[in-house]
Amino acid sequence: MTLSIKHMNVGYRSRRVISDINLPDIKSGSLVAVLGPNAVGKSTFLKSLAGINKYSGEARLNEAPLSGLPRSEFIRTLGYLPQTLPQATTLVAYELVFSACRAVRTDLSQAEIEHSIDNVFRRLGIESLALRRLAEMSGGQRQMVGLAQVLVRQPKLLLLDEPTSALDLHWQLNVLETIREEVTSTGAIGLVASHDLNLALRFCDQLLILSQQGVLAMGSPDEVLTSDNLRLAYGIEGRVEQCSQGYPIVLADRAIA
Ligand SMILES: Nc1ncnc2c1ncn2[C@@H]1O[C@H](COP(=O)(O)OP(=O)(O)OP(=O)(O)O)[C@@H](O)[C@H]1O
Repeated sequence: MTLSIKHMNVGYRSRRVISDINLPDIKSGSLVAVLGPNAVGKSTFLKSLAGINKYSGEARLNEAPLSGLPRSEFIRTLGYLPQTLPQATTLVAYELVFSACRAVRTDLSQAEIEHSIDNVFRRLGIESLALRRLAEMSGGQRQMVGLAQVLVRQPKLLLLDEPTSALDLHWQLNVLETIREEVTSTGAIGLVASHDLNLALRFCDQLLILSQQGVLAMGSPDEVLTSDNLRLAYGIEGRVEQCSQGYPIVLADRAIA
């Protein structure tokens, strides 16, 4: 499977946000971090791919334009997690995840859906939330239920907008490990918008860095996460160093005025 994005322009009726997005083809099993400063267009880009915003140019999955897929195939193929947390309803987590799966995976039996839900809850480590109402959950717990709603459907293209924004360090690692494993084991493609450069470095095989001028760089973490790109994208002086366990880490020294 290949996701191919060429000459894509994204934005809103009132304004263009990113022009002429041209990316190297993204292959099955790739987890791509979508990085860049506030308001640069990360969410807008993901919303466009998810069919929520209109765009011009090409976004193709296996040569077929994403926007041309029949509705049933489109919702079966894509799994989009918005930046906003799921609403605090009186429904319990299990019901919400079940409905999310049943609405899209009409090919699965009830037993298969239940098996998929059990599997996702176990991998995310949220079994204890299954029978809790969303209205009685913390923001981080709701974020994990939202992610379970996406993962349970086993989409081929995961579009996750800041999936760890409400999570503490333990759950950030847990969630990124689960997403990484899902993409690797199913051969899906994942695009994850994030402000956490260290999580991106550790779990993603490619980084797409957006700046006010559009696409600044895309490639392996080694290639694109450089002091120059940190300065150009974020307006900071920063470095990438190796920690004592051999992982690369980003150190942000100071904001450039
Ligand atoms: N519905 C909308 N109509 C018009 N402009 C919008 C709308 N939503 C967002 N924008 C603008 O589009 C630009 C990109 O916003 P977007 O949310 O995609 O940025 P982002 O990179 O995801 O930011 P952040 O890191 O702060 O979440 C911003 O200037 C924002 O003000």
